[in-house]
Amino acid sequence: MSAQILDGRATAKAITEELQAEVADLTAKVGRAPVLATVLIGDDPASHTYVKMKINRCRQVGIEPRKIELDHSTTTEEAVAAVRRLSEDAEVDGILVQHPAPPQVDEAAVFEAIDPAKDVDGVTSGSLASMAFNEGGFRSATPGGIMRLFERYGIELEGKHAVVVGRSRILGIPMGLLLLGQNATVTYCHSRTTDLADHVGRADIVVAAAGRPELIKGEWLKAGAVVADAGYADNTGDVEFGSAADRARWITPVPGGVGPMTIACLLEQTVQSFKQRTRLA
Ligand SMILES: Nc1nc(=O)c2c([nH]1)NC[C@@H]1CN(c3ccc(C(=O)N[C@@H](CCC(=O)O)C(=O)O)cc3)C=[N+]21
Repeated sequence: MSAQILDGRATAKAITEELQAEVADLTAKVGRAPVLATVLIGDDPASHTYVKMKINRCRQVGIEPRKIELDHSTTTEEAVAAVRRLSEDAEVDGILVQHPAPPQVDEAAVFEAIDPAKDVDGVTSGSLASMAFNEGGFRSATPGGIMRLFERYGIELEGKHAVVVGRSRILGIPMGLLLLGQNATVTYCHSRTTDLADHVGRADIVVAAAGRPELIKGEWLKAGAVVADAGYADNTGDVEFGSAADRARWITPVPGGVGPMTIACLLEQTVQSFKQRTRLA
C-alpha cells in the first residue's frame, strides 16, 4: 500500500467538536437547541442503524433529535403529510427523510414536502438546482461530506478529471455537480456505461457511488489517483481497497471514510439552518 488515507473518522470528529462548542453558544443565545427531525419509513434494519447513528451524533453535539417512525405500509400521502407537518413546525430546523423508502412510497414526492429552508440533507430538487448552479445552500450529505474531506486534505479539484461512478439522486448526480462547481472536468459512469475500466483509468479523482461492493478494481486506476469510496453495503466499499491502495495517492477506507463525513455534513447543515432560521447567520 502506497496511498495515504483520507481519514473521514478523524475529520468528522474534529468537525463534531467544533460544532459542539458552537451549538452550546447558539443554544444559550437563542434559548433553545437546534432540532433535527428524522423520518424513517418501514423496518429495514440497516436504515434503523443509520438513523440511530445520526441521532447519537446529534445528541453529542447538542442538536435535539425528533424521531418520526412510520410503518412499512405507509402510503405516499401519509408520508407527505407527516413531512409537511414538520416543514410547518416552527421548532424544527432540519428534516432528514431516510432513503430508501418502501417501494409503494414515492420517495421523490416525500422529499419535495421538505421545506427547502430545512433541507439539511440536500435531497429536494431545489437543493439539487442550487448545487447545479453553484449557489451555495444545502448540499446532499454524502457528496457534501466528500467535498469537505477533499477540502480538509487540500485535494486540488480545478482542471482535474473526476469520474463519478453512479447517478443516484442523492449521491452520484449531486456529487458530479459539486465537482463541476469546483472546476473539475466531470464524467458520469453508471450501470449502462460500457468500458467502465477505461473511464476509471483516465480519472484523477474517482468517486465510487454505485452501491455495488468491490465493483472498481485497483488495477483500473491511474497511478496517483484520489479515490473516495461512498459504498457502504455491509461495511464494504465499491472499490477493492487492497489493490486500489497500491495505485492511488489518496484513498478513503470503508468504514472510517465517507460514512462519518456524511453525518458530519448533516450536522453542520442543521446548525447552519438553525442560525439562518433564528437570524444568527
Ligand atoms: N436521506 C438519506 N441521507 C443519507 O445520508 C443516507 C440515506 N438517506 N440512506 C442511507 C445512506 C447511508 N448513510 C451512511 C451514513 C453513515 C455511515 C457511517 O458512518 N458508517 C460508518 C460505519 C458504521 C458501522 O459501524 O456500521 C463508517 O463508514 O465508518 C454509513 C452510511 C447515509 N445515507
